[in-house]
Amino acid sequence: MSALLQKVVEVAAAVLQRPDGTFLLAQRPADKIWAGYWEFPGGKVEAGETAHDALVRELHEELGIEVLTAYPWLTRVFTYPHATVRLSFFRVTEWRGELYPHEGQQFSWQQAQDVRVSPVLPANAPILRALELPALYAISNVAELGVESFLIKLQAQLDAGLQLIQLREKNLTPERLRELAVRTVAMAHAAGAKVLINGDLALAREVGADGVHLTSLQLAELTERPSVAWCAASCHTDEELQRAQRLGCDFAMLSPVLPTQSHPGAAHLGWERFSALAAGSSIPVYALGGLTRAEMSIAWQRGAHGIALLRQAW
Ligand SMILES: Nc1nc2c([nH]c(=O)n2[C@H]2C[C@H](O)[C@@H](COP(=O)(O)OP(=O)(O)OP(=O)(O)O)O2)c(=O)[nH]1
Repeated sequence: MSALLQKVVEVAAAVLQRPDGTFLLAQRPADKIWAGYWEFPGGKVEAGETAHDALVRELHEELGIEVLTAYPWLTRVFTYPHATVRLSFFRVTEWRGELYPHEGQQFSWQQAQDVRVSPVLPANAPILRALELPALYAISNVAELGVESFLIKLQAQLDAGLQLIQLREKNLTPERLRELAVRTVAMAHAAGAKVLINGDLALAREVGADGVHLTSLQLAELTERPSVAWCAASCHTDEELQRAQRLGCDFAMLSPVLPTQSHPGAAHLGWERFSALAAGSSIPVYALGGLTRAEMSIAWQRGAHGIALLRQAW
């Protein structure tokens, strides 16, 4: 039967995460297809179940644990020779009970940047990459803080664990922007953090940044993903979010979720709409607009990978 005619098998999978960010992979037992491959615990959604129901049941059956907190995360459709699967991934951060391999499977706790077991199921490579992304995406605010004050605050945030920064300064001359980019990248890299440059691929390459953050205009015009390690895009609509996925972006920023200080009366998505858009996304989505760090767990409940902050980041 051709892949197109195959029915889609619904699967729920759990990224069990410990507070230090490590997550559990399990090795598929000998009696299953793709035996020996490493996967996130989970399994097929049965008739009458939601993906969340299936997740709770599978983790009970396979690992003997009770799920306490599961955030909806990425959805990925993948065609194997044996089936087309729609994988609904959840991040499970709290559970009750000791993990026990009820199907005789091997377990291994892994770190996103350094996965040491193989082979991993083919559909899971982008999922492992998505796990490299932190919960907070900080957008520069030199426009309001000035260069020196921004860099002092940047250092303080890097010291406190900031890992991902977007340099977005529309009002600097090219020379001053370049100078700022060089300093920002040097400071970030010394702390093991990544910098994406808004809108300027040439500058990103020139200063050795980790990638580029596409404006929605660039997203509309580009036909190929820029060849950089990390490529993100600003999205405001379902269409833009779809486009970011088709282009091969690594993650998206979806805004404005709530009214913002800069555009108080402007239309915003609201959490309902945000979660409807984020629900089907195969790439991580950061929520932006009118948020503070205190909204992180609301954002997770709504399907965001994390939040992006501008003023509030500093
Ligand atoms: N559990 C899980 N399945 C995955 C992952 N990635 C991935 O492509 N899959 C695919 C492999 C399988 O085709 C399908 C899951 O089916 P399964 O055979 O494990 O489901 P199940 O536990 O309900 O097994 P069974 O009772 O039907 O034998 O999803 C993953 O990370 N975790």
